[in-house]
Amino acid sequence: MSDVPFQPTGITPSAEQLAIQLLRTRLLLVEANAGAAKTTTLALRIAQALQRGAQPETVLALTYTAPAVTALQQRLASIGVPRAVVQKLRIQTFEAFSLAVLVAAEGVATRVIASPEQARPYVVRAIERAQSLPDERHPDDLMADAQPHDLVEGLLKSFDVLKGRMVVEHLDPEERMTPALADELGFGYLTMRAWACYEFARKGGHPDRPEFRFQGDGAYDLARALLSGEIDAGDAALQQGLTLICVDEMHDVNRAAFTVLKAVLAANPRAAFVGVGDRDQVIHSQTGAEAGFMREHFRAEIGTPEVLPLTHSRRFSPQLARHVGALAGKPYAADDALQTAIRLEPCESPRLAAAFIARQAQAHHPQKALSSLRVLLRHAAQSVLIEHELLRLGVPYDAVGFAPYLERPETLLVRGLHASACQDYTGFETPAQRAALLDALLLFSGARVDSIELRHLDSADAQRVAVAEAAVSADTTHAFIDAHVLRSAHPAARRQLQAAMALLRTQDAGAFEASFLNALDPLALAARVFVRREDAAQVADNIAQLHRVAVTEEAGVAGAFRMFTAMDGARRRLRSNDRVVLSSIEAAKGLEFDHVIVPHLSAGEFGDGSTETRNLLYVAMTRARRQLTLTFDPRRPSRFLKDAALID
Ligand SMILES: Nc1ncnc2c1ncn2[C@@H]1O[C@H](COP(=O)(O)OP(=O)(O)OP(=O)(O)O)[C@@H](O)[C@H]1O
Repeated sequence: MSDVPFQPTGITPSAEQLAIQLLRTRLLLVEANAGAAKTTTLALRIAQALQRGAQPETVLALTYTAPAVTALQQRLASIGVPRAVVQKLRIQTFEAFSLAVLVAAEGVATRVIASPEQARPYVVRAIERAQSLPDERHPDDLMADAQPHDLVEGLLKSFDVLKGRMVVEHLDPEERMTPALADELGFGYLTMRAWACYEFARKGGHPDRPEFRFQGDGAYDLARALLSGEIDAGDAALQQGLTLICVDEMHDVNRAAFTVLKAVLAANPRAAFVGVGDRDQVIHSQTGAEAGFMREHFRAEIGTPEVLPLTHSRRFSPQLARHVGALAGKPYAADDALQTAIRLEPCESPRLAAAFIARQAQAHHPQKALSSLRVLLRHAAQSVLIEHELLRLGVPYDAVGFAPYLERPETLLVRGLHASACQDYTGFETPAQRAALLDALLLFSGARVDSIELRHLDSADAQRVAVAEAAVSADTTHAFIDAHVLRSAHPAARRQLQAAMALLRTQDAGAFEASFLNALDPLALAARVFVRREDAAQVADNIAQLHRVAVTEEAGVAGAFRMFTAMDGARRRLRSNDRVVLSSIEAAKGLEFDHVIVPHLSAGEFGDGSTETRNLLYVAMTRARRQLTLTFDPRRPSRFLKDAALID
């Protein structure tokens, strides 16, 4: 049968790409470097299937992250697959796919919770339950130095690994958990017992479907149901009559996702499979991701695939390929015709780096080329000074992967404390602005809305109604803060908030500079709210940056807060289609930009030197097409710069 190759728009496939595009074999794996055209070639393979007559609904493409879904959709459109057809293709994360299969099998959608803060009460209860079970054989091994509240973060991390690697599912069901077995598995006994209690509670004693699902539970629950035979390859929920199954970013696959993939392949024996990935882009190892699912596990559990290469980066120059190759310790070739300028900019302080980045952005402004520039940040707090400089220069921008600093709850908290202390709500003119301010104050104060009239609502809805009522005017907002937020705050939080307000009321610039952070104690405040220490540290860091910006304002405390209001107004007015984007590295996976700036490659600022951090930098550097700019403090450069042979 003749097989006319699909002709993409914009590119001419290389011989390697064409071989992958046209191959009809059942199992195909492509492991290649970042930028070597994996996603594009997957898109070509899908387009070829469509040209051969496959219905779009019979093509399933799975990824691990939402940005990878978007990247594949965009690539399909850019090679000429009509947008309406792209919409019909099933391109989903493993999690979304699994949840859809579970809904079909269970007949009803289970509540999905998204934040560790929502999961916390269940984890605390699980710890308390584990520690008080009457027939416990090893009670001494369940003692912990810390309070349950302080154990939640560590336990949720362990639960992620237990789910992603499916640790307990691979144990003999008859085997009792003991401290020795927990130790052998690499977890504490309390972790394993709390996990059992947490899972028992999550399932709500209900045999068919759990009470809630947290992130990762979709793939985990489906994988478990598949292992236990509750759902099998013959199940209608999996029998989708698929003709082509693809996995992009396959390096992020963990045991749970792999189990789902195996079942989908078994349920669709006539479908072809293509998986693409790059072992150096594993940035989700905390959920059990490992490159082995593209190699030995695949061979052992699915079959021997054909393996085809994509050898050259099609995104950036051979010179950049050499540097990222040195960083990752692997050979890296690139198309000779490509040119990518690499600039290393010494900046002795974050403020200088921020000013440099803003000037770089400003230079793109006249050509309406702001959107070709992306600033990739390791932490959201790094954006504060950069945003500030962009606003000063009137450069429109957006944030992806985190909120712009003026919208973060901790910024609203500080501005709200000032507004309330001075009874001046300038900058909070609309009910929506006042509601956001009240939400931030409620969050950090730990105060709950507890009104008899709202008892019939759940706590989130009750808060929404109460806040909307209070935000009607500045007067009612002020009264609500006084009578409600401060009065019913957590006692320690109340002391901190009142101390900060007393200081702000004096308008004394010296005292504000010297004592505001001590009075507010942002880390303690945030640690009460957020489960992850890293999130709490980010909040504290954001507030410290905000404070730093405020104290350098020459017009005193009132002037600094007027400036924040002016900046907020300026940001709202600076709406433009052409804007520079500040983004987390995670949110840039699979995407590419003409000019990429990665700031703060200084020791202690970019990361801890772990493989995961190195992979993050690898992902960030390999997003660049024509220019990569890295800033660093020349007195303490990150060791990664040396590893990448960018400095001696
Ligand atoms: N045949 C081709 N000719 C020219 N450019 C191409 C060709 N194939 C792909 N490209 C370009 O190469 C770049 C990288 O492609 P792609 O994003 O598919 O790589 P990738 O391997 O998926 O990258 P990553 O692992 O970083 O997500 C894109 O700009 C794409 O348009």
